[in-house]
Amino acid sequence: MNILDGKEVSTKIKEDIKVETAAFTAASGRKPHLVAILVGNDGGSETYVASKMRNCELVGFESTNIRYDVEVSEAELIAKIQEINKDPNIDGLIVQLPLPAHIDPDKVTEAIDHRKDVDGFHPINLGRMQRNLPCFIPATPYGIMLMLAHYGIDTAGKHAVVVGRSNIVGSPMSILLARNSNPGNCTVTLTHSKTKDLKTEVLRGDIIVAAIGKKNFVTADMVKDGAIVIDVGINRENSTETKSGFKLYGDVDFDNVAPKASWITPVPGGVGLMTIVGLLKNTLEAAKGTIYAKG
Ligand SMILES: Nc1nc2c(c(=O)[nH]1)N[C@@H](CN(C=O)c1ccc(C(=O)N[C@@H](CCC(=O)O)C(=O)O)cc1)CN2
Repeated sequence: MNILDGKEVSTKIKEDIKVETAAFTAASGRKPHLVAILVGNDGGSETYVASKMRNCELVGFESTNIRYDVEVSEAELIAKIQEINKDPNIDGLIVQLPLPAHIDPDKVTEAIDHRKDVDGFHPINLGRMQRNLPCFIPATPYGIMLMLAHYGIDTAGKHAVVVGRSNIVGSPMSILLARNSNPGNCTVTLTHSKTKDLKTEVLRGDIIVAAIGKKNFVTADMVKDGAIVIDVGINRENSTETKSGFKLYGDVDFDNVAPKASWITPVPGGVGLMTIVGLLKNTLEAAKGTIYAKG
């Protein structure tokens, strides 16, 4: 069994981003600028946004975190997004998910100018991704593809089984793995809560992407020998064992699945760290105007 090490790969790619950013800043006289909007005080979201801000600084970006109380109205949030859309000094804009129940995430996503949508969630970016056109790719699937490329994993012709059909991971992941690209060229099965006999489907996977949001959901009896296992889960549970007061679990029962896998991502230290890399790469592209021309 080999580990797909998110720490090692993300560190290496961030070094490359840092060098590219320095060249961009020297040539343009400005830093790429990311704005992250955070609504409420969900513990996980606070951690992820703080990490995004920290990593922006690390690679030489400017970053701004705009915070709203959990009670903020959808209209106020969208008005802020429209203001940022018009600001030429801001290259990328993300709204951290999940949002409180009274705010429609689809309306918020569609309010973001697709040219600043460095999360890659806007329907224009998703549609362009499906057609293999230049676009911002959702950060987590982008990070996973970068990780597969880093380790030179040959995915062509393999059967990939994606567990979970979310807009931000499962659905885009299934498109990227099926695309005529490298990594890609997989035969893909996209499974979800209504899939019949899920275990039989997952057992067919040469590649398994678990993005269902349930602790230890994928067990050893669902995984064939030699499978490549990508765990997108970040399930937090309170714990007295750790200094932080919580413990993270993936969607895969790592201890029992790892001995059967050829490659596997750990949690923490796997896909989560690559999500940040996907976001940084999109933000740099937004600043350079290589996907959508500036102006
Ligand atoms: N607007 C967005 N919201 C959300 C996204 C997203 O891509 N855009 N994805 C997830 C959360 N997420 C990014 O925002 C994210 C998750 C995990 C990590 C990460 O670094 N995980 C570390 C552990 C960190 C910890 O201690 O908790 C790891 O796995 O090693 C980064 C980003 C939902 N919302």
